[in-house]
Amino acid sequence: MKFYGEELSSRLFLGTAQYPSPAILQDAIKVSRAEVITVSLRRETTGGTGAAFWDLLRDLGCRILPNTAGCHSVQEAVTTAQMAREIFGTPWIKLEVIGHGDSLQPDVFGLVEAAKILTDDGFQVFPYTTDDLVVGEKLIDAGCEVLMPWGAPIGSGQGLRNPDALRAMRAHFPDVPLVVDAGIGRPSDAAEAMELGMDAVLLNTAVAKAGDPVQMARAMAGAVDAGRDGFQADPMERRDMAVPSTPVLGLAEFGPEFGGEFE
Ligand SMILES: CC(=O)[C@@H](O)[C@H](O)COP(=O)(O)O
Repeated sequence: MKFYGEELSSRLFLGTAQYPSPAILQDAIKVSRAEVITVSLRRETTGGTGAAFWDLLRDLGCRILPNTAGCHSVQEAVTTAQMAREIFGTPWIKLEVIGHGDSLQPDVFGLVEAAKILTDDGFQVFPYTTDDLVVGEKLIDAGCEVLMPWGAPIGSGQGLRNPDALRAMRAHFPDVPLVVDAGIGRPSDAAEAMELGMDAVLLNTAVAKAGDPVQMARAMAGAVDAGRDGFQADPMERRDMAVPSTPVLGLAEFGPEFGGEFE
């Protein structure tokens, strides 16, 4: 699967925040087989423990996808993206422009505006957006080659709140890489996203806040693989009625001595 021309074999993108310890973060990323990890510039500092954190991430050998988490305006997001490019030396940016404090819902107007500024400036933008077709179109018009619709509010672990909308996005953007970002709580949520035909899943809290983050990272990796396999295997249609799965041919027939009607 290619994202901005970059071939990836893992379809699980992992966040790096809120882990109980740096060692657990490292182990979780290793067992997840994630090739892309996202890092918040706003939440870490570049001096003191921040520098050690960057070193730890670099040692993992993953591709870094810096993000603008915590940015509530276009200017804040653009400035943060520019700083991230300098620090990490990558044109990739996961663009978040938050519009609503409680739900952390994206400000889709600011998002499109910031995406246009950044793509014009040479960035390769991964926009965290709602599952809205029209907004998706505007983001593509702004130069985005990937869309990241939300599954549910960030950190909520609610799973996919609107699978129909994601299905519609898949149908409407058959050739655009779609990554479900945020709200995944359980491996079954990740599998469901992949079964809908999403190209990848980005998650953080579900692993970082699990009782055993390393085991959960492994479970998420397996779920993403299983969901992808399931999608590609072309699942059967759901049916309203039961249909016997055992053939009638070859059933035992009983004569009258056993109460049957055959001799
Ligand atoms: C780390 C990051 O980028 C998150 O903001 C992302 O959106 C994942 O959300 P969850 O923590 O809900 O998985």
